[in-house]
Amino acid sequence: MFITDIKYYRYGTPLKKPFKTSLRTVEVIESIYVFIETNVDGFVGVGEAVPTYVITGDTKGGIEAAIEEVFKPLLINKPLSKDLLQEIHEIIVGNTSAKAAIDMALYDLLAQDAELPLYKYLNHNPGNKSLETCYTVSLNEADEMVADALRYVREGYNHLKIKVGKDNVETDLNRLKALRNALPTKVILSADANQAWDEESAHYALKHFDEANLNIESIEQPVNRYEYSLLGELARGYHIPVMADESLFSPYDANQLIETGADKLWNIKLMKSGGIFQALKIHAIAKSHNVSCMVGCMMETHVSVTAALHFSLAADQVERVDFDAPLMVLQREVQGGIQYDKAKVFLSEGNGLGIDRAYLYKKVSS
Ligand SMILES: C[C@H](N)C(=O)N[C@@H](CCC(=O)O)C(=O)O
Ligand SMILES: [Mg+2]
Repeated sequence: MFITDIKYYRYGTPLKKPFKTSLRTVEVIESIYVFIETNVDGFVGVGEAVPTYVITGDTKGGIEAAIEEVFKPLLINKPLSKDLLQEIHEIIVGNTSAKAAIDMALYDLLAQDAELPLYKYLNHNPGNKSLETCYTVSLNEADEMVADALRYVREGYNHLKIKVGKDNVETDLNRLKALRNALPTKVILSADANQAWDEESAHYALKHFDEANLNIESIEQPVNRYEYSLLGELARGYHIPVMADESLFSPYDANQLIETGADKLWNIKLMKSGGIFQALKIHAIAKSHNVSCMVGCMMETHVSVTAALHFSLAADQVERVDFDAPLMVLQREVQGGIQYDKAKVFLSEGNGLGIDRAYLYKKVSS
């Protein structure tokens, strides 16, 4: 089987309510859906990239340029093979979102060709893992965050990830206290600062989160991405477990985190790693150092989050997922792939990603 073309289009999916972090506000998920076509009738691989430029540096134009200028010349007329998964990383640095879309479309084709769902193609003995997603509470005034959190709990989510880091730490502390007081004790609360704090604020936050007995299960990425040793110091210095997110793009980053002691919890995302092939390498490092992994997402829709779920089911160090972005859309456009039963996530039947490719594809082929 040969690759004959790569096509793509932009698609905006509006959200039910704006998603707000310390870094940005999102009202519409801006996807680029990617299709790798082959010479075999009906054999198309699908992928998705999103332009989270404040985290990955990737823009819509940049993603499209990487496809046009680098991945098309590399892939068109080549036979489908696993070797291509490595080649897409060697040919260009960065551009992890475009790489992720190409990587998942290649995996979609490889697994379809093997007549297996992708997670079984990745791991022939995947076990029987049952995963629940957390749901993120956007960064707003305390009363709005409490109202949102109560609604998510009523809807069946047992773990809420609270965005923090926009104002001073005292304001975050008050928001977390209001949430803890309003919610049933069984609800797990974690926090995500998205790199907001400097060294002093991070120490202050972790000390006071510890002392306030808020039972915060973990704090994600308190400081800047490149502050590896500070992240390790925070991870070793407080009771509240620290999770690395923006500091973890690559296997190189994973080794840095091991060296500095930020080695308890990692958030792996395909848009950061550049897809499943590199995520598996990060996972292998996590496994050899017994790091517990979450797989998360950017503001992505069901295509790329389906790929992330296949990876999560195949990778035994993955114990939790943050796959809430597709739940936030006003209307689901993508059929097949990831399914939700309240917080529970599972896959539809089907080989490869299991996405209804025909529905998405008709927009590009018409
Ligand atoms: C959507 C998910 N719950 C989440 O919070 N993801 C990121 C930020 C996503 C984005 O800005 O697109 C995270 O920091 O974990
Ligand atoms: Mg995060």
